[in-house]
Amino acid sequence: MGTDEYDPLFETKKVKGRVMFRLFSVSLFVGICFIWAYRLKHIPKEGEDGRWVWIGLLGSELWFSLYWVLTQALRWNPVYRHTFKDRLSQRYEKNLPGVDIFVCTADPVLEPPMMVINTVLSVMAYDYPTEKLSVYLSDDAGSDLTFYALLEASSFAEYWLPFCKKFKVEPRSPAAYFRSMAIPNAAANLAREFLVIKKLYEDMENQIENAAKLGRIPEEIRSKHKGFSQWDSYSSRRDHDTILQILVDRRDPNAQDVDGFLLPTLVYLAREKRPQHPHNFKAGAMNALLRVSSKISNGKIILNVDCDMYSNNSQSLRDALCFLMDEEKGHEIAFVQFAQKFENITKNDIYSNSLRIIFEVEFHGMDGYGGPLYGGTGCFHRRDTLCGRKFNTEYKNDWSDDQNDQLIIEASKNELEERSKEVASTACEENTQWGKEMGLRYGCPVEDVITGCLSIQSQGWKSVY
Ligand SMILES: O=c1ccn([C@@H]2O[C@H](COP(=O)(O)OP(=O)(O)O[C@H]3O[C@H](CO)[C@@H](O)[C@H](O)[C@H]3O)[C@@H](O)[C@H]2O)c(=O)[nH]1
Ligand SMILES: [Mn+2]
Repeated sequence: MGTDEYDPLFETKKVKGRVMFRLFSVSLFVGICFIWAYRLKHIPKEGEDGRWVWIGLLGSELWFSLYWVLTQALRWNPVYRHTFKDRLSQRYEKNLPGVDIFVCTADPVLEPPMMVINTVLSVMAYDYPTEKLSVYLSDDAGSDLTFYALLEASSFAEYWLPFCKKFKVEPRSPAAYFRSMAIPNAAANLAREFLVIKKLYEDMENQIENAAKLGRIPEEIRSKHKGFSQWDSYSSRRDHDTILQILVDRRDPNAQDVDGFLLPTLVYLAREKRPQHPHNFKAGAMNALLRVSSKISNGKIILNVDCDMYSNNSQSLRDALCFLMDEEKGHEIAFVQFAQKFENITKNDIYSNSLRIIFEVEFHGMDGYGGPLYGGTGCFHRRDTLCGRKFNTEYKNDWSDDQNDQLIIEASKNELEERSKEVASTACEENTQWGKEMGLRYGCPVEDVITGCLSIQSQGWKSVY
């Protein structure tokens, strides 16, 4: 304060060697032009052999060249970003915004509950004030097994979060961490606690897998938690009332980990489904989560993660905030997309299942021109833009509480659950702009691309990679 010097929260660097690449690219283009000229000049006359083969080759070369020219645009101006998380802490540590994290799942067989809760645990353990963090699991299968797994995860989190903090564990998905570590031989206390926490994890895993094998939740477990009573009236995964349970309420002083620190809010949601009502797949689930979370935590920032991906970096939330909270440029940025990394890829990855070119080259290229696409997972949005806020040069970052936050503070947990159930119903979207002007767009299998490109970026918002 008191100085005009502005220390940005992030910097943008142009990739080195761009000039060399452009020269190379132009030289290739000249070569391509020669090929076209040759083809055009030597087209066999009418009646000569091979005339149509020649024309066919010309057509395909023109087509490939067009494709090549388009891909060059994505390589022309790549940029890299660097964040200053220490500055973020210095300026905002006491006033960091609330963050709501949405994990979506849709099938307890194809997406096993153990995988799902590992994703949930990885985001619950972000290096972020837990009183500002809320995690929501949307279960489109409405499976009591997934609910049970989440319930177990909420108990395991009481041990896992302090362990992560104490030993700066990375990655914070327990399964990925245990896979990547043999017994640590560094510090004796780490090795001891590692074994304890690993044992707890394996016990939890056994219990969940046993229930999965059995195909139902044992009665002694069901009777212990009132949440299971919501399945008594359950009819089928495509036809049921909203099932919603706040498993951890961060406003509750008893919601503590074993070291006495608050746990983040944790919510299970299976939105209402009716056969006669289109559920709009993941976009529908995300929109229900947007409404439900506005009644429970109303975080200004939203992270969306697919249940088959975990967060492999506990600092990424702070990285994202460096972009969104930057005083000079932050207000133009609608979302921050992170790269996806894949495990279990074959050795040579001959079909490029790891999407290397997209994430290592092209997204950096798009970032030089106003930002990458919304990739559907690993993306931090402003709640405002996801809910359809139009871009406006006057827009200013405002992280202070609003009227809605006051309503949340004053309500009991039951009241929050009741209010949330209302907005997770199928009826509440009828004759509204949800799926059209608000929330994720409906009617397209790649809801992420159309939401990011056609509705957010086309209005003038930028994004960052
Ligand atoms: O009715 C549904 C169907 C799917 N999902 C969830 O949506 C996510 C993505 O579905 P998936 O089948 O894994 O699709 P992918 O092709 O792997 O996903 C990529 O492509 C999708 C469509 O563009 C994006 O939504 C994803 O984020 C992106 O990772 C998963 O977590 C699912 O559980 C639901 O919640 N409800
Ligand atoms: Mn997937």
